[in-house]
Amino acid sequence: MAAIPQPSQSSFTQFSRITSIKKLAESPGLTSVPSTYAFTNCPNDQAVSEDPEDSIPVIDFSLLTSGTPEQRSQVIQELGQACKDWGFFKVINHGVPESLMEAVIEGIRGFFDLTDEEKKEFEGKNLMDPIRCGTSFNASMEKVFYWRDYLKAFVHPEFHFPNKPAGFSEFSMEYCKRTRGVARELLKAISESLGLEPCYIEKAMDLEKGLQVFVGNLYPTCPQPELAMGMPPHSDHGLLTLLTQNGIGGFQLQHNGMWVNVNAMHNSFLVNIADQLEILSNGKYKSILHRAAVNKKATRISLVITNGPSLDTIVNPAPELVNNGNDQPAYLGIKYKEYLKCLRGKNLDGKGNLDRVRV
Ligand SMILES: O=C(O)CCC(=O)C(=O)O
Ligand SMILES: [Fe+2]
Repeated sequence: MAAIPQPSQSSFTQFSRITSIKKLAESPGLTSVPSTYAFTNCPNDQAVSEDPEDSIPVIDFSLLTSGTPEQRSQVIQELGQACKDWGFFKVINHGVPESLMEAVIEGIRGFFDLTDEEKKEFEGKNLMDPIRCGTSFNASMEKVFYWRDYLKAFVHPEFHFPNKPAGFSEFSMEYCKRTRGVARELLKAISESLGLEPCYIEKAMDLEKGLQVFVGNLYPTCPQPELAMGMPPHSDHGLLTLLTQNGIGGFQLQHNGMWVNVNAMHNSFLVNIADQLEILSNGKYKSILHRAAVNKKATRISLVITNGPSLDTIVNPAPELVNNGNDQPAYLGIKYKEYLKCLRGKNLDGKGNLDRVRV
């Protein structure tokens, strides 16, 4: 059989607009990454901490909802500590059925297996289009691409979702509803951990109409994982992000200046503080930098749910957290919709978007 030529940078970029890394990764005999995917100072080279992963805080969700008052206040205290020290924690006993998580992950796999023709319908053009799929992060802007395909859908306050493959939308709708419940309960406990009323965040952020975004990420196997990146270091834009994955590691978070590998425990959520919660807490809790590494052995799928304020909410530091109104707030108020618009047409860039509203 004739060898199939590997796409070089020139042939690859000349070919057409890049629509999927999956297709490239599946090219027979691919042994190196095209230069358009190779980072010269690849962040994956940076030291990854030997910190035992088991030092990451674990929150038992069931004790928040059905523990004794003492157990609940103990967990709220642990949660506050986790938010301060890590900006990140694992949530166990959350009540979302594992079979539902798995069905959604398989739905994501099935979505990326659709033909280009079928996926085209869901491409979307603008950041605020309720359904978008594509590759890298902002492929029209980037010089070097990320080894990632994605599907994004706005699932609350209105549910938008691709109608293929069969069953994907139904499972996802249920999953989004369940995870919204978990996020709300965690945000109540986080309010309390900040010394605020339990419903403070819920009310101030208008969670009844809160924007929830579903993100399915696919990271195919990569012949040179040391050169490519799944997703660069970034923080998330909402209040709280819930992530789960298909049993394949790759999520890394920054802690004390070092990158820490996080392999999800069975049937748990990886939860991180996002930018709007940093603003609201006046920097008491910080959004964390995280990234996705790729690997040679197995395709990784992550299922990411971002939970944010309603689009029209102006997010301000809670006056109670600005030294009872005596100090200057550390962040300017900004409408969530505007915050998201600032991300438009940008590369993912650490916490650059948040820096714009820092006083
Ligand atoms: O796939 C991952 O591990 C990270 C994904 C992520 O950070 C995101 O989609 O915002
Ligand atoms: Fe993220």
